This record gives sequence, structure tokens and C-alpha cells, in this order.
Amino acid sequence: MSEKPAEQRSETVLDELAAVIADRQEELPEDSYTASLFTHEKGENAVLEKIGEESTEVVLAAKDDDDALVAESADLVYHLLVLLAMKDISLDELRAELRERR
Ligand SMILES: N=c1c2ncn([C@@H]3O[C@H](COP(=O)(O)OP(=O)(O)OP(=O)(O)O)[C@@H](O)[C@H]3O)c2ncn1[C@@H]1O[C@H](COP(=O)(O)O)[C@@H](O)[C@H]1O
Repeated sequence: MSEKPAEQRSETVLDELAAVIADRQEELPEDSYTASLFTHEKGENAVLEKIGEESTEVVLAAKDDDDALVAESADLVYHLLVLLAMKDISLDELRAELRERR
């Protein structure tokens, strides 16, 4: 059985996204939405509020729109990765937690 190409493996895209988020956190480019979350006047509450909003959007989409559910889930995962970066928690720590539950 052949392995999926790298760009189709979910762990790879999550690692790549986490790496981009880490770059934005370090470099804080002015035109970056991600950077704006790290520098927001509300502090971490900005991303916490987004996680609350995106969670609600996931729940609503789950009721009747699978395409929207995928899109809203991606928004939620992205904002969760930003929060983990803010807290200096790596994707490996999340993976370890999930593995422990198997
Ligand atoms: N995955 C994402 C991603 N998902 C969602 N979002 C942003 O999250 C926001 C979601 O907010 P909403 O759904 O409420 O939509 P909105 O009304 O436009 O947002 P607000 O005005 O309420 O902030 C939008 O601005 C989206 O653009 C993301 N922004 C960035 N990324 C990734 O981060 C990388 C770096 O992006 P920049 O930081 O913009 O360079 C990108 O290449 C992407 O891979």
C-alpha cells in the first residue's frame, strides 16, 4: 500500500501551519492577520473570543451544511493553533496527549 504524498497528510499540513504561525509570532508582519492576534489590544482574549465564535459556527454548520462544517472546522483549528502558540504549547504536546488516550 503506497503512502499518501506529503501535502495530503494531515500531520504535515498542521505542522506547516504551526510553523507559519510561529514565524508570524516572531516577525509580526503588519499585513498578517495572525500577527494581529499576537499584538491585539485585548491580549489573548482576542483569540479566545475567536475560538468561541468559530466553535459556535461549527455547531451551526453541523446542523445542515457539510461544506461549511469543513470550512468552520478549519477556522477553529487555525485559531486553536494560534492559542497554543501563545501559550508556548507545541503540536507535539497535543499529539502526545492524544496518543496517551489510545
Ligand atoms: N488558516 C488561516 C486562517 N483561518 C482563518 N483565518 C482568518 O480568521 C478570520 C476568521 O474570522 P471570521 O470567520 O470571523 O471572518 P471575519 O469577519 O473576516 O473576521 P473578523 O473581522 O471578525 O476578524 C478571517 O480573517 C480569516 O482570514 C486565517 N488566517 C490565516 N490562516 C493561515 O495563516 C497563514 C498566515 O496568514 P497571515 O497571518 O494572514 O499572513 C495563512 O497562510 C493561512 O495558512
